[in-house]
Amino acid sequence: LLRWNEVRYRKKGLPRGTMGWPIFGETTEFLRQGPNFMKNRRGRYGSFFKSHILGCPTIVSMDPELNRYILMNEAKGLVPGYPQSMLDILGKCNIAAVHGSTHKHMRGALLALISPTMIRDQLLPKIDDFMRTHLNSWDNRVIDIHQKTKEMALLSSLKQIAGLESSSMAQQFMPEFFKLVLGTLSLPINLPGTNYRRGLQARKNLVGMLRQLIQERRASKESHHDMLGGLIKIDDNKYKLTDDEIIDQIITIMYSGYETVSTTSMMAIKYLHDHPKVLEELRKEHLEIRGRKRLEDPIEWNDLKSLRFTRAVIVEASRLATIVNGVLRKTTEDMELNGFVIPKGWRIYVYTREINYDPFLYPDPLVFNPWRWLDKSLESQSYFFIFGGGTRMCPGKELGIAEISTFLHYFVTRYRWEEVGGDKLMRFPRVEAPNGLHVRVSSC
Ligand code: HEM
Repeated sequence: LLRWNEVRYRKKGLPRGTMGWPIFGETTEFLRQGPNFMKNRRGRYGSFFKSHILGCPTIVSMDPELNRYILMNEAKGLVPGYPQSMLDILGKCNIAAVHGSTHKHMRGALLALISPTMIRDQLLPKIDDFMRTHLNSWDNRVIDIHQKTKEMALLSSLKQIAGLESSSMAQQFMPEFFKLVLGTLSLPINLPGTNYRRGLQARKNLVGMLRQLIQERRASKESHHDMLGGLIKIDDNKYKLTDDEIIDQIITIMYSGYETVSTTSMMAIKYLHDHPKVLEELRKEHLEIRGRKRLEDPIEWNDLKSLRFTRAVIVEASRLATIVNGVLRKTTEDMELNGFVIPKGWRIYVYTREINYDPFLYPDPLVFNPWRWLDKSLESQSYFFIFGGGTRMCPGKELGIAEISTFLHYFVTRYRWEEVGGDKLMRFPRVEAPNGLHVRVSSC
């Protein structure tokens, strides 16, 4: 079977590599060995090789220059190639499912909602208000930071989207959203009891709730200063969207910021716990801001801009933990890439993990050292892929950093914490704490 599978995919012009078993390919080895799978293959075949993972024939690219080229050249037929389950559950107007002018339109509509001006005037006050309440009454308790940061990411975006964070709708929303997330990472087999079926059902329920909310908003004629208000107030907006597009846009915002923001926040807390000197420096930055304010004064735009060390802590946590291992693309036609011919419809895994540990870019790459980011130019170097690159570069980068910074502000100025211990962290294929990350919290 192994040999038959190799012959089946033996086409002139393809890069070297192995295809594993029919249907399953090399997925099991990939998931079990994690980053070592990639390193072993690179040792054998170079940094551009073929494999069959996650249900598709795939080219893995570990070459930074080539990765940059792929990200910058969507127009040449290198479009997002996310799994079918994700596309089905996130909707056909989801930003990852659209290309060309439709992508430009959806992205424009999104950027109008989360621009720096919007963060300053509308979103930051909501984020601040939310974080204060979310972090209330943690004193003298054992808290599961993994759980809390997940709730934080979702509820904070529900507040920004439609002021829903403490409504009964949020309580109905949350379990459905968690089922949707699980469904997007499942095999697309629509049978009772599968995560895929549950995810589709959860999408249907969420769409129903959002549709009702949009109808109520339209009927009330009241104007709302939140993301949904911005999406509905379209007559004077060049990025006019249909109701279906508005719904998929909202699901996109919640989904894209959920795992990224929650996991980065959790890992920041973990690294701060393990590195007291870094924590001291970070706390100093936040206490300086608090010192100038009354207790009830919110974090404002200028405060956020002054949090240089906090930003460095967040980026360093994303780098060292590698929150995003890479991004997926697929070819829309047979194409030549790096001297090879990649057949139409193959996936390209733009694997960006290794560049995070490059000793030339990051001396002592395995050390948690936020100070390295204080030289701003490191964030604009050509191989900074933590937030993607090219036309799909993360539009939520500054919003995500604003959320995590505000969360850290209230956490480090109000509390001290120590790990209860024994919790395991998984680093691959996703960063997570399977049994939670428990800390004992006491007030400062
Ligand atoms: C701090 C945490 C975050 C990280 C590490 C992160 C990372 C990324 C990465 C690597 C991509 C590129 C995906 C690709 O090329 O296929 C991306 C895209 C995207 N991100 Fe983020 N992200 C973060 C926060 C957010 C937030 C808070 C939002 C909320 C609006 C968001 C919305 C998006 C969207 C909509 C895209 C797709 C853009 C497009 O296809 O044009 N992200 N993000």
